[in-house]
Amino acid sequence: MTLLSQIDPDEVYNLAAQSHVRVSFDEPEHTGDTTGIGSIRLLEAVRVAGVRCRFYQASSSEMFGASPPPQDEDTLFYPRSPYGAAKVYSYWVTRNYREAYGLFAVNGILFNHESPRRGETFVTRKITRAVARIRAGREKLLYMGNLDAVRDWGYAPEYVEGMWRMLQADEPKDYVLATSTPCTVRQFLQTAFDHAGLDWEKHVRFDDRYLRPTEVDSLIGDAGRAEADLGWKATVHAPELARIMVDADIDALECEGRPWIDRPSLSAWA
Ligand SMILES: C[C@H]1O[C@H](OP(=O)(O)OP(=O)(O)OC[C@H]2O[C@@H](n3cnc4c(=O)[nH]c(N)nc43)[C@H](O)[C@@H]2O)[C@@H](O)[C@@H](O)C1=O
Repeated sequence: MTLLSQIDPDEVYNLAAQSHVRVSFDEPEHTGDTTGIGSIRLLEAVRVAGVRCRFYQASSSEMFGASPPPQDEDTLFYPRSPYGAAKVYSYWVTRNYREAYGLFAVNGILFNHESPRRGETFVTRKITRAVARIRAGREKLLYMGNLDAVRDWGYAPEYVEGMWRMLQADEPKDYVLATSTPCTVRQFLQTAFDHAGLDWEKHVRFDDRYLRPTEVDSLIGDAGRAEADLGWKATVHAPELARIMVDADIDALECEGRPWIDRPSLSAWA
């Protein structure tokens, strides 16, 4: 609260969380504390400090869980993990602070968004990092869980711009951001290995440690409201994303030991 008063921000983006779904089954209480209660701590600090800022809550497609696709802002929440359940709590307290206190508080319900900066234990980065290492002869095998899961993977820089647009709108509203393009984990694997000239079936093995007690089978978003109200539309889809991430991991490996950071670029920014 002291920090909020001193900084007096115009915009607050709550991206803080324990964000790994598999880990949330091993650390459910910690996940509830950070991913759920953490949001009301921040909302309450904004309210009590009397800061006149706009508030963004990082809501997640994991809230839809077992609800069949396509999912949009009106789809029923049916979370399938402690992480998803904690995000549902944060979604509702954000709406509650908007309705109860007139705070400009919005939920961005973001489907999976990835980039070369993605943590190494999330599936896209785990795959593209392994592709670079296998290509360089550093590793031979990659151990994976459920290859049948369907996700709607987009490019994180575009999604961050969408988050910002939500806070520039005239009215506070909740928005889905997604590409609407389905892709299985298997298809992502194949695209990534193909891009490096490798045969994925020679290198991928199954390991049940990567299965989840309950899986989210299929997430495919409909971002029609964001397009209509905010003029936001994803331009990078899963195959291009896989290639961007493989190229970046190859570059990063070649620069190993020296500082390296990817340079996001989008045609819309040119
Ligand atoms: C929108 C949402 O997006 C993310 O959640 P996630 O979709 O669970 O992301 P993930 O990359 O961990 O898994 C994607 C799929 O891939 C399957 N899968 C197979 N084999 C492995 C595997 O070996 N590792 C992992 N991690 N997943 C595997 C796994 O079972 C799942 O079906 C977070 O940012 C979350 O914070 C968020 O909000």
